[in-house]
Amino acid sequence: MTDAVIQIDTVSKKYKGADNYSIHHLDLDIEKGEIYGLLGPNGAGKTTLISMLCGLLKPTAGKIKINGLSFKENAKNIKQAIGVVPQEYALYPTLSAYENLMYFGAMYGLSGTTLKTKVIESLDHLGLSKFKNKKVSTFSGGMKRRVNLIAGILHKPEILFLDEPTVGVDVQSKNVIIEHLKMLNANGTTIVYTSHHLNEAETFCTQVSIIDSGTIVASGTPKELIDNTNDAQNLEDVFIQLTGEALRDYA
Ligand SMILES: Nc1ncnc2c1ncn2[C@@H]1O[C@H](COP(=O)(O)OP(=O)(O)OP(=O)(O)O)[C@@H](O)[C@H]1O
Repeated sequence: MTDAVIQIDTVSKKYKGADNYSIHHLDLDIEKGEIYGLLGPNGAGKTTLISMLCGLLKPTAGKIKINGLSFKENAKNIKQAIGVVPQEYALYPTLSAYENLMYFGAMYGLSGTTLKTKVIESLDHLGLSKFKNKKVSTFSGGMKRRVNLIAGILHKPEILFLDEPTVGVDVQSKNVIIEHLKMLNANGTTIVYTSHHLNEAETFCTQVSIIDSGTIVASGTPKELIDNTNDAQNLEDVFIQLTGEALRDYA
């Protein structure tokens, strides 16, 4: 009996008109309570995979189950159980941080005092109270990333998917985001995230998979991967040995 809250069974994705598969025959189970890192070079398929896990993209073949349910039959139940923090900002630039979050909270079915309290508390936890009535268009990248994160977690999801939540932010914002995610995880949220920050993933993740050309090339705890790779001192050494030095430009 598996304790997996996410089951990925021989999943493939080929975009319309594309010559190659972006994800190919990928199998993976993610257990409840993990902080799971999906790591890989540019174009490896991380965004494609995480987009399928949160129901934004349909697999070309294979099955995905979240809490034992499939999107085809139980999209509504799954959507209530998951939170999604996309790479692109989902925010309305001309609305304030507070207005944006009231809107996103309402979309998740929250309302009244519960919603207001949650929004105000979250802005406070992520260091944004002072700016709550300012338009998001005036925010720095790090501030936008923090609002983007709050938008995905207001409804207290059991499982949280984040696509590069710390990309393009300074170390201060990064620390606030990572500490907040650790707190959510300590309170029971399973986290799945993609990142290019291997140092960050090494200390943050309980499990990682390294993905290249649409398939998993290694999985385990960061320590297992480092211990099992010759001469590797850290996850970056493992990553380079498994994925090589070649540039991964694509268009
Ligand atoms: N909408 C699309 N249509 C066609 N091909 C796509 C589309 N989106 C992504 N791809 C292709 O799928 C492959 C995987 O892309 P994906 O964005 O999932 O990789 P990634 O690992 O997230 O990369 P990055 O680290 O650069 O964000 C790439 O070859 C990319 O060109």
